[in-house]
Amino acid sequence: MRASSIKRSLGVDLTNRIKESRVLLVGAGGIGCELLKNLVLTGFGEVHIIDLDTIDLSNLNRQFLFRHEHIKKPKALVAKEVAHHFQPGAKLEAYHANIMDSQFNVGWFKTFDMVFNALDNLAARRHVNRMCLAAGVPLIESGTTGFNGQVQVIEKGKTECYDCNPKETPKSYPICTIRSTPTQPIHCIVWAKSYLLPELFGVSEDEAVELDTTENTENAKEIANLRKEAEALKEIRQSMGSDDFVKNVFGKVFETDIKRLCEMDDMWKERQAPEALEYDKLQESSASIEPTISKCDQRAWSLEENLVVFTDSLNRLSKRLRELQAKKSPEDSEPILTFDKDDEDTLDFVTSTANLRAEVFHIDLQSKFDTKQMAGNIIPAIATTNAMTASLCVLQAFKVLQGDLSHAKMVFLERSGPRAINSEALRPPNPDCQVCSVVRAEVAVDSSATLQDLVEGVLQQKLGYTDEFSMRNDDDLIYDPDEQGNLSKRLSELGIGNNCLLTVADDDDVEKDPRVVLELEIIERTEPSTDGKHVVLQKSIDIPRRPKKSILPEHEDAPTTNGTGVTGKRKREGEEEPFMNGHVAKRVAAGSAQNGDDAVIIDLDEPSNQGGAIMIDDD
Ligand SMILES: Nc1ncnc2c1ncn2[C@@H]1O[C@H](COP(=O)(O)OP(=O)(O)OP(=O)(O)O)[C@@H](O)[C@H]1O
Ligand SMILES: [Zn+2]
Repeated sequence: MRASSIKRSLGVDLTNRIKESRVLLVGAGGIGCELLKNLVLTGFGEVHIIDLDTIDLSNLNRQFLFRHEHIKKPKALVAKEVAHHFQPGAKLEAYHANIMDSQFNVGWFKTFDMVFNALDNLAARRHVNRMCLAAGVPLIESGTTGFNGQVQVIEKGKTECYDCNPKETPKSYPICTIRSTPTQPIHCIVWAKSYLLPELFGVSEDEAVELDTTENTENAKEIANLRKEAEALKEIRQSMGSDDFVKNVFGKVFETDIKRLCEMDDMWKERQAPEALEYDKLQESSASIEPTISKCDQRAWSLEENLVVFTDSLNRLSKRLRELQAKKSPEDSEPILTFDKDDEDTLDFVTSTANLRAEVFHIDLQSKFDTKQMAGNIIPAIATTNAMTASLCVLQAFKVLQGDLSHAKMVFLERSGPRAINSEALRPPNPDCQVCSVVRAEVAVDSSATLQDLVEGVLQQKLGYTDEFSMRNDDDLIYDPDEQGNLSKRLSELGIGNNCLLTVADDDDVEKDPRVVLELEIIERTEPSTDGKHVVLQKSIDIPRRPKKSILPEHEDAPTTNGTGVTGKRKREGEEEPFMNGHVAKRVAAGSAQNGDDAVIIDLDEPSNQGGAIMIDDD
């Protein structure tokens, strides 16, 4: 769209504000690529892009800024280079880095007018949410899963933050289902990926998050048996590289262990007992099959084909691990191989192993393609959903830039229901939220300040905390009544420097009216304070007590969201969406902007268009 059309559509004021804005885009993946293009073409003056990843072949179908020749190059840098051609006048900065690194501190966030999240994980989303709240910078949060998308405007003290509503934790499976009684393909896949692969090539099962070992049932004996089995597997691991390795692994997991399981009669009263496989017989019947069968990823392989891929992938992985071990210097930690859906060797191993196990337990076998989806927790990413979500982000950004939060929305994109795009009024912050309903204060510290100076001098003497509180630096606990070892350490030794955020949680009993969470921003001072104190509270503050229960009825049925950021549906089927001011949503006719001055221009400042107009450029 031409600059003149944008000006006529958005008005001079908003166009100028857009031009003067300095914004941060976190993530240059599916949504990020679309969003960067939108930001640049809308005329945002300065865009900083950060992404920790490099480009993978599997990104190319939807991350349209990337081409084949960019594979293995940093996403942020390539995105910047390519997007720059769209608008050579725009100032673009790229960082190939993790947004959670300490260099991107509160002070750095404060330099932006607005932040856009285009991330794919909960931890990074939560981190950016917290940094934006601390820096007082508006955040446009977005996420997609399949056909669903969501955009949320977050502004400190005015709207809900990302953490005001609980989030679903990743799915885990009871260990006995995975290890002894699988009934679905996913159980076999998790077993191959999170149990057998790490036992053979990585770290032991205890560290696998997908295995829930807390189950406390009649299966305790079975768990003890499983631990014994794991010991035996460790011995087999020693034979890696020998001719017998594949046969040993197969014999253990598909013959011996299964026969032992079958002997536990009680387990199979209600279920069909598993059937052990026979290595020699299977090997004979698979003799003519080539390992290249692993390239055929759209159909489920036969049992024999699975054996061939199992053998070949075990050999490939053994060779890789042994090469890493040979190269390792004494100070390096033990090399390991971990599952990556884009690593053919690990994917072949997981597909074939899961299928052999599925055969044993009478479960349907899966193609490599389907296994990849399930093992990688992949919900198909749809380019159109990303594109629409990215454009909704920009429409919401306009409202924020105009300081018109009352017209900003929580926007949902969905395929079911009468309309593709639905919106809801933004909600006020949840007063129980441990992330945004916090009190902030700045403390100035000099280079000799210790944790004790902070704990005793400020928290206890100045602010009246008892002993019952804990302090964290990001997720690391640095102080609580049982963790006093750091008291004599200097703050710098604990990695606490300028603009660091420390969270202080009052752990007193509820009857004692604990305070809300206190967030301390560290300000480094070169000169000691005049009264000789190493840690000084910049301004006196009053820390309110934690509300006993939420006073906002809206939060009673708060939706949960998953790690992708897409919230569970809040509204009921067929229900009209009220807008902020209580009016029922009016659909705004989308103007088809044609070439030249005949273009139908939608003026977003027009009250009738406040619902958010979508302009479709046919060119
Ligand atoms: N902590 C982080 N710092 C910077 N960038 C991050 C961080 N966490 C995730 N990202 C980036 O956010 C982007 C999210 O994009 P997207 O959801 O399309 O995922 P993807 O990894 O590109 O695709 P897929 O997971 O579907 O293969 C990715 O490019 C990822 O590298
Ligand atoms: Zn919150």
